[in-house]
Amino acid sequence: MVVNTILSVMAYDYPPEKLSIYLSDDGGSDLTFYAMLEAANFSKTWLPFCKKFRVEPTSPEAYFRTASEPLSDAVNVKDWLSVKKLYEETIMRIETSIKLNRIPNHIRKQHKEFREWDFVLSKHDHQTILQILIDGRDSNAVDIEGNPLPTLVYLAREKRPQHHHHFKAGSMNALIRVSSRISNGPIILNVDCDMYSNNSKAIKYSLCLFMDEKKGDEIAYIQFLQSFDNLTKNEIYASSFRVLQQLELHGLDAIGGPCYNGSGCFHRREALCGKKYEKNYKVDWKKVSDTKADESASFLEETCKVLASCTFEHNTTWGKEMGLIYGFLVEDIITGLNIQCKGWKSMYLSPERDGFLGVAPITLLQTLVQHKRWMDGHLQVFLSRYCPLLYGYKKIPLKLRLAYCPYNLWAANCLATLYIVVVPCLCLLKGISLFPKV
Ligand SMILES: O=c1ccn([C@@H]2O[C@H](COP(=O)(O)OP(=O)(O)O[C@H]3O[C@H](CO)[C@@H](O)[C@H](O)[C@H]3O)[C@@H](O)[C@H]2O)c(=O)[nH]1
Ligand SMILES: [Mn+2]
Repeated sequence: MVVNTILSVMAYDYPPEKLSIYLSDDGGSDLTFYAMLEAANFSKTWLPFCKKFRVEPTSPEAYFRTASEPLSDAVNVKDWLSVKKLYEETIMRIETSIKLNRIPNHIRKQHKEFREWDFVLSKHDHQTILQILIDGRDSNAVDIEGNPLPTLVYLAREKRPQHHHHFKAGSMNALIRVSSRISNGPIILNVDCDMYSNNSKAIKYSLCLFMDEKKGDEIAYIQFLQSFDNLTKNEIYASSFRVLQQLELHGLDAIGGPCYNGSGCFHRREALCGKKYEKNYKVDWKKVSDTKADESASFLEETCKVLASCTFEHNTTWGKEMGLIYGFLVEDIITGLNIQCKGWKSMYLSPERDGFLGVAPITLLQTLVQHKRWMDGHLQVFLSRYCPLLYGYKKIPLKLRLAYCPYNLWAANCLATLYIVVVPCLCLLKGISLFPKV
């Protein structure tokens, strides 16, 4: 799955030398690292292929699942089939090593990076592992047609049992710091590992808004609609949140901006790192675009490790004022709210072709677990000092503060539901009329 997430974002319709892709492996597994090596290798064929055949979606799994071979000329068909075969072989090798729970010996010998795992005690107890798999600045890092490749970085942040890791928020914050040293792109796209890019124009669409001469500088993040590609026909658990996605978020967009939903979201690095919006703030895009480090990849690997260590955040405002906020089950919602309260606007984007597709819960158990987590998280926000009604006072419009509340009070809705389920039934049994007589 993660291989497809990575390949789909590597193949964006955007100059590859300006893209850097970072994978956070919170499982700290050498198998994931091996899968990344395979992905890096396959990308050399996949990227030119995407360009040539105008592939959409750029996740190979999703593409080959739905597309049929081109009928045009024989050379194209041969080309197409050989890439498909190469993809299948790549996946087969990864799946075999997952099944055997072992990296093939010759690969292990070929890549000294695997020695890092000799020091890994368990997935909850290991040092930082940071590897630059493709260094986009290196003139040898090219695809089979000689075009540059995007930078690709693998990170497993340090984990120790005595230090809290703060789940996804902690892993994102480590990525933000490491990427600030290596590529320092002014815009950060965050995609969950169970999603892939479904629209190769998404970067261009969002840059268009960020660079808007009148309103662009106010925008902190651009949230894309989240869609799912595993929905069942009748969708009995309403996993796609159609009303929220197609109606309510557009409404929020009109009154200050949608909440941050955790995935498929483009952030302005400065805003995500805690900067307050100042009136007349202007970005000089020419200046920010070229800030890559000029040290060697191995030097960067060594010096950036400390940024992903357990103790780096001690006595800093990471998780409080900087980066994603800790301590909440819905770190995304609270982070988005906090950014809006610092004066920034956000935007919601739902292009005709969905920007991202992911995996939604489809069984009753999965749905219950996820809904409970979200409800818990939202209620936790409402009862905390971040309650939008109070925290947003004088910071965001009243309309927006009120609009957050129905989500925050999702759990409390159970009382109304219980009432509707119980009271009318009792009334009917007792012969009491449900409506006043006219
Ligand atoms: O300790 C952790 C736990 C999760 N993740 C990553 O977080 C992402 C989301 O996790 P997932 O298990 O897919 O959670 P969902 O319930 O599907 O997540 C939804 O709800 C979360 C909380 O609101 C948001 O952060 C997500 O973006 C949103 O998709 C995945 O990429 C994980 O790899 C970590 O990196 N470290
Ligand atoms: Mn998910």
